[in-house]
Amino acid sequence: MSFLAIDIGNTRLKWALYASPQPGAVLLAHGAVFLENIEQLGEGDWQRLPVPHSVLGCNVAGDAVRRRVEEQLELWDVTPRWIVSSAQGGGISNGYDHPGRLGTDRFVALVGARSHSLRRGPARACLVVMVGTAVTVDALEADGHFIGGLILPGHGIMLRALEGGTAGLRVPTGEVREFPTNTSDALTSGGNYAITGAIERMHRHLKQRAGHEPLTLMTGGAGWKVSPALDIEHELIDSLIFDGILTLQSHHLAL
Ligand SMILES: Nc1ncnc2c1ncn2[C@@H]1O[C@H](COP(=O)(O)OP(=O)(O)O)[C@@H](O)[C@H]1O
Ligand SMILES: CC(C)(COP(=O)(O)O)[C@@H](O)C(=O)NCCC(=O)O
Ligand SMILES: [K+]
Repeated sequence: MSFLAIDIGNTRLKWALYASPQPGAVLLAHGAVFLENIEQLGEGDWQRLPVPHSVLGCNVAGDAVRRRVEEQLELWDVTPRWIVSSAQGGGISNGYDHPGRLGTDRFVALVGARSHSLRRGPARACLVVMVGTAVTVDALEADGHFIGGLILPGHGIMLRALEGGTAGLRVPTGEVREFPTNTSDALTSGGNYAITGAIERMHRHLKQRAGHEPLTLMTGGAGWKVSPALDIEHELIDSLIFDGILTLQSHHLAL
């Protein structure tokens, strides 16, 4: 009963086909396309796949993009379900003022983080970091209650904003340095420390609140860029969103 999980962000659509819809299922195939290339999926990557029995997706790129993806899914006679953030779900409770307004990728990442935390032993607070088009840093208490999080610009948006707003900052990417001595290094280091600084700050908030060291899990296409300069102990889990989607699908089927 193969299962297709779809994660649509504001830069890329990521997909993964599993042998069955539950955590730990065998991964059969996976891929990613930039949003502008969604129309290639039907004749491209997805053409060669075995027909999925069910499809569950999370989408933060708006309804028009969702409709474009649904057109590509017409390749198979399967109706996709789309995750909506809710007050409870997947083992977490959602403390957002309006739970439905929490980005579904954030909601799903929290579900994935919870399942990773519970598999490791006694429940721990989790810091859930997603480094994509935007960066989110979300705090989950040991009992699975989401108490809030940060949204900040991703690296690309920060650099484009600086390029667009100034005369002299259109330069190649540099290195992260402690004391940058050229424009490229100053921009790359500034962007990196804005992101790692926000993560380290939220880590401090959550550690004080929880009274123990949180489990810090990071995911997202730009996670590999941020990880080396992040001073706190953390784990990069590329599949975190898919782990959340698998958990939600298995809970749905258990209803
Ligand atoms: N090979 C890559 N392709 C696309 N984006 C990449 C790649 N490597 C790193 N990135 C960075 O990751 C971001 C896209 O990550 P992703 O998690 O797909 O974002 P989103 O979920 O917002 O679509 C881009 O903004 C870019 O900075
Ligand atoms: C913050 C986000 C844009 C992150 O999206 P991404 O960077 O993954 O494309 C997304 O989670 C979103 O649209 N959130 C809705 C607003 C909120 O979470 O408060
Ligand atoms: K994302």
